[in-house]
Amino acid sequence: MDEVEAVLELAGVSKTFDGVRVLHDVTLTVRAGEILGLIGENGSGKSTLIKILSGYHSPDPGARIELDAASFIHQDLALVPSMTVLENLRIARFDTGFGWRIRWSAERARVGRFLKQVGLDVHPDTRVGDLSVTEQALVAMARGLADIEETGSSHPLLVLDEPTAYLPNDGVRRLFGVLRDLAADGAAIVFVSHRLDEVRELCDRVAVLRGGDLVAVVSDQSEKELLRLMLGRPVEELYPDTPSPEGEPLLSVDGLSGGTLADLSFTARPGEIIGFAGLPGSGYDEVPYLLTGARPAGGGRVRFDGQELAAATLRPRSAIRLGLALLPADRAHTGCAPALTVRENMTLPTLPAFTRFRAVVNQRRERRAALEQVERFAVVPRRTETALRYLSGGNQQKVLLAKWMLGQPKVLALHEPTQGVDVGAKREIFAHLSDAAAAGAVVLLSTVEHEDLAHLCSRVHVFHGGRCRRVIEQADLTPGRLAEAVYAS
Ligand SMILES: Nc1ncnc2c1ncn2[C@@H]1O[C@H](COP(=O)(O)OP(=O)(O)OP(=O)(O)O)[C@@H](O)[C@H]1O
Repeated sequence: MDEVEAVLELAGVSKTFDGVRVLHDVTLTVRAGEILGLIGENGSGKSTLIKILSGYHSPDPGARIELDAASFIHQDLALVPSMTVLENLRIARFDTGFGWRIRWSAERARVGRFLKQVGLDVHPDTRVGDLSVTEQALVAMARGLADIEETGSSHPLLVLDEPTAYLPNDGVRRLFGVLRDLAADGAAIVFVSHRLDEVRELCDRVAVLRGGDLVAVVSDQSEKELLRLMLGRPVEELYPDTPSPEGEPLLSVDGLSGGTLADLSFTARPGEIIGFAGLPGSGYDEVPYLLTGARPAGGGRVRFDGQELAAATLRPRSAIRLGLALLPADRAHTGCAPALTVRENMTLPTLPAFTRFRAVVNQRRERRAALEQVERFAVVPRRTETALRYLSGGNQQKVLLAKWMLGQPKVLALHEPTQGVDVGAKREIFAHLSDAAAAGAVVLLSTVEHEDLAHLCSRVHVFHGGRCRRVIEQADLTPGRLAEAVYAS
């Protein structure tokens, strides 16, 4: 292995933010042709390390970083949906000929070459927004290759930060195929993911970060062993016991429509955790938003806690007042206020509970409540006055869930609540959902994580083409059956 060229060499890489060291003396080599997995709990320093590689952060003095050319593909892909594939790939560097005219035919041929390399058979003039999520991920890969070609490097580094988060199974397979081909051609690949099964399947070696230390670089380890290395302790059971729902329905939904969803009816009793599954765009992912007024419903009625109303009249503010809380998937844009502190984010919907004389916020009480939630949800760092944007993705998610729990919602509607969340935090989030259900709330869970649905839900509604086509009851719920129902045409 030693004779293979090192594409990335790190030695003594540390990073300190405001006196807190979040990376300690990381030393690591990645070679041409190698796919290296990078794993670690939320807040362990993965993003910070990658941001140092991309030049976004400078490391603490004394670090050595040797890297020729690199391209970075982030989870949100950073594509412009309204622009064509060609424009996305060649943005800001069109090949110009005589008189600065863009040579469109040369551009198309060039872009076509990169698309072929990632196995994507679409016309360069197709709008990116019209492509499937898998195709968009492959366009992002093609753009990475185009960027690298500009540098002329024969052994580039490609860094992928949770690229499979939004991909269906066949998309993951296609992406992995492309990555393997690229590695065979001499690229080095760093693959950051919370999905240990995928990391094990794809990667030659796995680097494990824990609390800013690179604690191990291993190959051929079981998922359990990788988890133990990540957490620094043996793994506990991921899924809590879920309560048995009782009593009359707390929530009845009749003919709910809106967005891609048509005519959904169901009832939920207090303590019930109900799942919604399907492929992107099948309607399963509309439910949390329509029921909390975050997206306007086109029709349908909702009976909730003794009141009946037209779904179309629901607005976020009235939903919060009624006790309907939404945890959206896109937390960066819709779920939080990144510039506000952890405390401010946490008490935003419940602020009136901390005010005296309808105006003055009792700051001591507010701080105490926020701190209690930070402790309860094991948010890292255990501080309430840090701006939310400085927390790692998984810890931001814990803060947002803690925010809604503070108001003791009667219905908790969640879309991909464990997106980007590590196994330890996942366990905590599930335990909190189970506690909320045990306290009598209804939990509605829209997610692509079939394993989670199978373990947590009393029933899962499966969607195709905007409609609920099947309801699988707890006794028949397995991840395999769910996947079959979701992918069956
Ligand atoms: N700009 C910043 N200022 C202050 N602290 C920061 C900043 N960026 C990151 N941190 C802190 O550095 C630590 C490591 O965060 P990082 O985002 O690298 O973790 P991560 O492993 O990528 O987590 P996740 O899996 O949740 O994305 C965290 O405690 C985070 O709060």
